[in-house]
Amino acid sequence: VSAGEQRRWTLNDFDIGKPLGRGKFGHVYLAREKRSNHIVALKVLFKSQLQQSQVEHQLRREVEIQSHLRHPHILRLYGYFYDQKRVYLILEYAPKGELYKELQKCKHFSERRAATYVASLARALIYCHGKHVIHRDIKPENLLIGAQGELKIADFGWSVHTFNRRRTMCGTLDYLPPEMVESTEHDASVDIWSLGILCYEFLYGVPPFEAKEHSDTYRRIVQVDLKFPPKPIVSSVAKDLISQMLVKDSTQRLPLHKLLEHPWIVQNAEPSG
Ligand SMILES: O=C(O)Cn1ncc2ncnc(NCCc3cnc(NC(=O)Nc4cccc(Cl)c4)s3)c21
Repeated sequence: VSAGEQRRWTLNDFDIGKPLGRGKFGHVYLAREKRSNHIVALKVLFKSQLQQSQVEHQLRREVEIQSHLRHPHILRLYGYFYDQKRVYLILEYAPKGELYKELQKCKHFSERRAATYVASLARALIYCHGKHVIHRDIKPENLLIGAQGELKIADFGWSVHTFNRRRTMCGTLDYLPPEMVESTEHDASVDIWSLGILCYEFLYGVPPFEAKEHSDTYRRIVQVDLKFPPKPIVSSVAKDLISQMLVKDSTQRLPLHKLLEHPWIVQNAEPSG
């Protein structure tokens, strides 16, 4: 399924296997491209639902953006095709599935595992930002695990090439930085904020500004009401990194290349990342 084959795919090119998961817009199946025997994940989206939610432009932007991204920690989108009723995304298969299920299972990750994940995500985001792509939706649900246990950022459905795009609020608010909650201008530093939220959730098992009501979560985000619970025990160097990322003023957040030199990352992340 090499990128070179910008050919017209059809469903007949694939043997469809077991369902891998179901999302809001459709299901994901294991599939094998018949000619190459290449294993892929096939996401099936219903045109009716895409139209209903007015996200067709987002999907087109995702396909366009993803066609230029090649990175070991970014899930490949090889191509797409459609029929009367559905759009199909041909995706790299991540054999170890969804990270959030892993996080639910082990409650929270060790500092070494969390730092390894954060370092690989930082490298993937440095790559994206270098191409003027901001992901804008970094959260456990959009992270998959490859065959060697490595992290893959998936679902660029919310990513953009340029900055200050409007977006409707959907899904969890926990990961939105203040400037997006207050819907002012925003730039690549939104991904630094979300990576800080993610780092906190890897270590504590819950995002830092979680609250029962949306209004409370909003308030805690814009006030950066950051608290570190006594349990589980987390090193102060880890808390230092999180505190340097969850900064209201987006220009003052720790730049991603500085994150890779932070003592917590240097002391805990696996070199391979
Ligand atoms: O995650 C699972 O449920 C199960 N799973 N398990 C293993 C595995 N291996 C690969 N992929 C999986 N899932 C698909 C991940 C995606 C990647 N890219 C996407 N893009 C997208 O959905 N775009 C999109 C949709 C609807 C509207 C718009 Cl605007 C944009 S989804 C896998």
